[in-house]
Amino acid sequence: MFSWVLGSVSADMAIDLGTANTVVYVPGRGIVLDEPSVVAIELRGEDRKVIAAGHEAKTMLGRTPTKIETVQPLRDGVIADFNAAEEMIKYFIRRVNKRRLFGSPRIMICVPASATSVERRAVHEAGLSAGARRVYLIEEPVAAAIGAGLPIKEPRGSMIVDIGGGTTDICVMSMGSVIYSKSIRTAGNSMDEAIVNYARFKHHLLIGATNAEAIKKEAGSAVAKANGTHVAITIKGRDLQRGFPTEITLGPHEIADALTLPIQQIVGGIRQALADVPPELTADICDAGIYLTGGGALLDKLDVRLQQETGVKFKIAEDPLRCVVRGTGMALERLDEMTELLIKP
Ligand SMILES: Nc1ncnc2c1ncn2[C@@H]1O[C@H](COP(=O)(O)OP(=O)(O)OP(=O)(O)O)[C@@H](O)[C@H]1O
Repeated sequence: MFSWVLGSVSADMAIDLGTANTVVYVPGRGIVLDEPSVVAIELRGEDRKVIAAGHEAKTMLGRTPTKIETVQPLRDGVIADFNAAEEMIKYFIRRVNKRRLFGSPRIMICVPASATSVERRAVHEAGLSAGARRVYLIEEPVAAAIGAGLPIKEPRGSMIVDIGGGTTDICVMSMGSVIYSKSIRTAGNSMDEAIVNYARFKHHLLIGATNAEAIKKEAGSAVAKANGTHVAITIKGRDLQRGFPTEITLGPHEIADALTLPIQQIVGGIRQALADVPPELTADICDAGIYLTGGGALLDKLDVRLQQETGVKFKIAEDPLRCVVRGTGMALERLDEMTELLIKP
């Protein structure tokens, strides 16, 4: 009876509310949901009804009739459409708690280091309106450092670079405190845009962002290799001069060329961080290396390129896409020890 009651009570959860993906972790159960941050809303006169979220809604992007809107509620890691974000969180909470009969969960949500107090409050409010009893906030790079297992409580500097969809968060921690934290609004989505722009200006070809993302994952690289190990890729789109569908083949170096600008911006952010922290911590970071997390860390040879540009060793954390949610979940599980690392809405 007791376990039935417990099983019926709404589960607490940690949410990585990302620009590209939302991942939910439930203490004791692990990651229970990992879906694109997209929601499809049907407009019925004054009423709005969520008809799909996550993968199902992502397949509808750009393909819906006028009465259905597909919305990506987050931009650059922060809420851009409050109502859609609230609906999406509510939908995901319901899905995770579908067999729970009562109670409302406590939730821990992470936000980019650069989020303003207004943006943090929007996330806090969205969590409460979605049905949470209590909402805690943690900075994304702090969660990433916890999730990557960095020795953040020790008296030595640890540096983490979390490259998500909308933001790259850079953070240095020592003795359980954040010494430096900054986020730049250049990350995976900027890489997709760079590929769209490259196709448009070099080849007069119009392609969509979803297509560009697939090209980046399949053939993208941060280093243009001389030995030709990268393959050419054929991409389809609309010829901007003649107006009809066509396809072109991008050579092995072209995607690396296209990605130069966003990668340089990320390099700039890392150099700035290395220049701004006290020299003792810089020495620790050089010894231990800089940890990469987030989906952007999966770009082929990004660690190599960053090492070439900064002279510091880079290490890709295990399962980089899920470090943030794992760390957010660990913070929720050890709330008493973590209160100093939480941020106010
Ligand atoms: N194999 C891959 N190569 C390159 N990029 C990848 C790969 N896999 C995923 N990505 C990119 O990672 C990004 C998503 O990463 P992640 O889920 O960590 O971000 P997010 O949490 O949604 O975003 P943010 O933290 O900015 O809110 C997307 O831009 C995606 O294209």
